[in-house]
Formats: sequence, structure tokens, C-alpha cells
Amino acid sequence: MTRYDDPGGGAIRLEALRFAYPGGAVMRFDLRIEASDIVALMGPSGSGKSTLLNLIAGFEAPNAGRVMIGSEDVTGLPPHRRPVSMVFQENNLFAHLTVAQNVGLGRSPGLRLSKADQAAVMDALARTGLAGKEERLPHALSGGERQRVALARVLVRERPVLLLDEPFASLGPALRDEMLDLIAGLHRDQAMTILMTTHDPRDAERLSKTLVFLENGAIAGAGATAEFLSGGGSAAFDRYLGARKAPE
Ligand SMILES: Nc1ncnc2c1ncn2[C@@H]1O[C@H](COP(=O)(O)OP(=O)(O)OP(=O)(O)O)[C@@H](O)[C@H]1O
Repeated sequence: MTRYDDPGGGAIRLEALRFAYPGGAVMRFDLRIEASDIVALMGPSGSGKSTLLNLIAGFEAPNAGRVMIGSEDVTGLPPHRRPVSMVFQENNLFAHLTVAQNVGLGRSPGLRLSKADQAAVMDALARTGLAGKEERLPHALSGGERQRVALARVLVRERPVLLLDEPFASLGPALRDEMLDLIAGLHRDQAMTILMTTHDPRDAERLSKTLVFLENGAIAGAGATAEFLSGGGSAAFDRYLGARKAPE
């Protein structure tokens, strides 16, 4: 497999991006993200966070506008040709393949792995704390371990952009912290640009430098996470956080 090697290629630009689901309202996204930034995407349910990630990954095609990654216009490229890895809340793994095979898919869709590929798979499994579990099938793993396998596959793919769509939503608090630490460690090693959707400001506080706030299918604010969380972001963001807390 050809690895992606555009130097500093992880910057993302969404230029006048327009998208609507059939019969739905038009969403509009203009955004610039620096290479190697870690960004939390927050906003009310239905504000368009997953849609935004799917447009960057290529699972949805915009009606207008461009998606630039590094110096490349990827708008017309299918997902597998984009310099992007994506991890979902669950169902990231093939149930009939072992842990090692699921990770190996990150190198070769046909699992034709060179010695170097196999070494990279073993290394990624060790770094994600999965050594000794190579031959297990996903059903014999915990939810947290399954997410770690998905992250090990991200590691061997070596793509400059990592998209995380609520990757901790089904995990308890301890595992959540463990995953945040693991992602911070991966970022230290590979310096990929990371976009993560979350409803939990603690995730943003622990991991992200930048926070992007979505409302009604558009970007309503972007800036330093610390500033947003200390109340200096926007009144709309504060209302969103307040509304989140109210029902608890
Ligand atoms: N496949 C689809 N077909 C039609 N409408 C969709 C589809 N997926 C999402 N939508 C609608 O698009 C809007 C944005 O959805 P999206 O999933 O991007 O929001 P979100 O911010 O990720 O929400 P949540 O926090 O609940 O995951 C919502 O109104 C949703 O109902």
C-alpha cells in the first residue's frame, strides 16, 4: 500500500461546503484546521457533527464547495483514496477476522502483508496494549479492547488525518480516560490532525487544543478549548453546555 507522504499534509480546509440530506435543510461549512491540531467538535444532537466528519472522510459527497487536505483537493475522491482514518462509536471491526487481521487490513485490504507490514502490526498491537491477543476474534474482547484494535489499525495506516466519531460513547469513565491517554500518545508519536466529536466537555478539556462548535448545520464558533470552557467562547456554546447539564 502507498503510504501518504505529503509533508505537513494534515491541514484541513472546508471551502464553502454545502450539503443537504434528501428533504433536509442545507448545511454550510467553512473551516480551517491546522496540521497536527487536535479539535473537539461539539454541538447539540443533530447539529451536523457526524455529517461534517463524513464529508471529510468521503462517506458523503457535498452539493457544492471543496474539501482540501494538505495541498490536495480530495472532494471527488472515494474514502479509501483519502489521507484519512476514521473510528466510529462501535462496529469498527470485521467479526470473522482476528485482532491481527483486523489491524493488518490497515496495510493491505487483501491481507497480503510483507514482513515489514507484519512487524508494523505487532508493534501497533504492543503500543495499544493488545500484545498476546493477536489471534482473538472481536467478540472475545471487551468494548475498550475493540476500540484499541481500531486505533492500532489507525496506527499502521499512517494517515495524516484521524476522525473520531464519539469513539468513547459506549465506554465507562475509566476506559474513557485510558482511551484519551492512548490517543494523546498516538498524537505525540504521529502528530496526525485529529477531529473528535463529543458531547462531553471533559473529553475536549483533556485532549483538544481547539474547539469547534456547531449549531443548525453550520459552524457557530471556533477557538481555543480553554477559552470556550471558561465561558469566553460564545453565549450559544454556554447555553448548549447549560442545556446538557440541566436534565442530569
Ligand atoms: N442518512 C441521513 N439521512 C437523512 N438525514 C440525516 C441522515 N443522517 C443525519 N441526518 C440528519 O442530519 C442532521 C445532522 O445529523 P448528524 O448525525 O450530522 O448530527 P450530530 O450533530 O452528529 O448528532 P448527534 O450528536 O446526535 O450524533 C440531523 O437533523 C439528522 O437527523
